[in-house]
Amino acid sequence: MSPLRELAHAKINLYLHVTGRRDDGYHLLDSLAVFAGAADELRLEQGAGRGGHVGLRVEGTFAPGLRDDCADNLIVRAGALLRAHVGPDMAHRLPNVDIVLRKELPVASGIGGGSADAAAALRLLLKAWGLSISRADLMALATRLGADVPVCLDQMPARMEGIGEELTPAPVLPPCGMMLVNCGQSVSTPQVFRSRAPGFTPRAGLPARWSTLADMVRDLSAQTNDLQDAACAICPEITTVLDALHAAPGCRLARMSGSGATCFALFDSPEAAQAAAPAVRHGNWWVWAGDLCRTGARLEPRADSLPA
Ligand SMILES: C[C@@](CO)(OP(=O)(O)O)[C@H](O)COP(=O)(O)OP(=O)(O)OC[C@H]1O[C@@H](n2ccc(N)nc2=O)[C@H](O)[C@@H]1O
Ligand SMILES: Nc1ncnc2c1ncn2[C@@H]1O[C@H](COP(=O)(O)OP(=O)(O)O)[C@@H](O)[C@H]1O
Repeated sequence: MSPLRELAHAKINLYLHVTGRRDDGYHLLDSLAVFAGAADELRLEQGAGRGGHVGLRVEGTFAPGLRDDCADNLIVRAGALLRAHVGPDMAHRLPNVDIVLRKELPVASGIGGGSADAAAALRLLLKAWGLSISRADLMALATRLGADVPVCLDQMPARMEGIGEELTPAPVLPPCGMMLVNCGQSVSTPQVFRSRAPGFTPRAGLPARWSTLADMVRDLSAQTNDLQDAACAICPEITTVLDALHAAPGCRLARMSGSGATCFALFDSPEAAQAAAPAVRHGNWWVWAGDLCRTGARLEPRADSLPA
């Protein structure tokens, strides 16, 4: 990827256990996050003047769900947070930039598209502005943007604990394919957490590696997404999506990701997932099939800058 482009991959929660609740209302999680090939793209263009301001233009399939230059957009918020972090003296020397977001992931859909965009914006701006900040500071900035943003910084399979910010490496994953299906209805994350059934699920036991998809599916089948029933009650079409995925030829496991509504299914290979996709397509459903993202996006120590 060019230094002025970043892909923001969809985050998939292969299981999600709610293990507790903090006093501030946030839930403690144990979740295995992986990244699918499906992605938004952020492209950076040089703006006019200095001050480190980040403009935003949104294009792509799901652009109608978002507004240009919106202060609430997680990309614009990531820029503002980074500007505040470096302080006014440094910020006023930074070139203004425009980010063009090609939005190809459905919005508010349990695959962390907004979080992935925020993490991609942090990576892009650090490179473009030639800034280097410590890993600990970067993680802290990411956590302020959202519980899902830290895991999206590296886009590597990871076990998420705490509220999502405590990351440890995932088991080594076997070759497999994935399908993602979203029925077109956004589901509110806070509403799903609020309406889930009371009680907690213990932390899962995970091996260091899964050599085959059958091994991984056996273990994942013993785990759950504790938000799935609540999301299905709010948006019953999720159940229809899950039924369609279970019935798809070659599907080995189907489950909802995050707080929904997007569901995923695992297949023997990316080709098997792509071959099954036509059987699942229905009305205006968003259907994606392919491989996991296996490259990650960890920041290199060297920083590429925008031309002065
Ligand atoms: C549920 C998960 C699982 O990966 O995924 P998504 O459905 O968002 O993709 C995440 O924890 C979502 O992370 P993110 O979307 O960044 O959440 P935040 O903006 O920090 O929080 C939104 C709201 O969700 C609830 N929340 C979020 C995370 C958490 N560990 N406990 C919570 O209770 C809180 O009500 C919070 O106000
Ligand atoms: N760049 C962005 N892309 C998507 N959603 C965004 C973005 N910036 C802010 N948001 C807001 O963040 C919320 C969560 O979006 P998203 O990360 O797509 O969903 P989820 O957390 O369910 O996976 C949405 O309500 C959306 O309005």
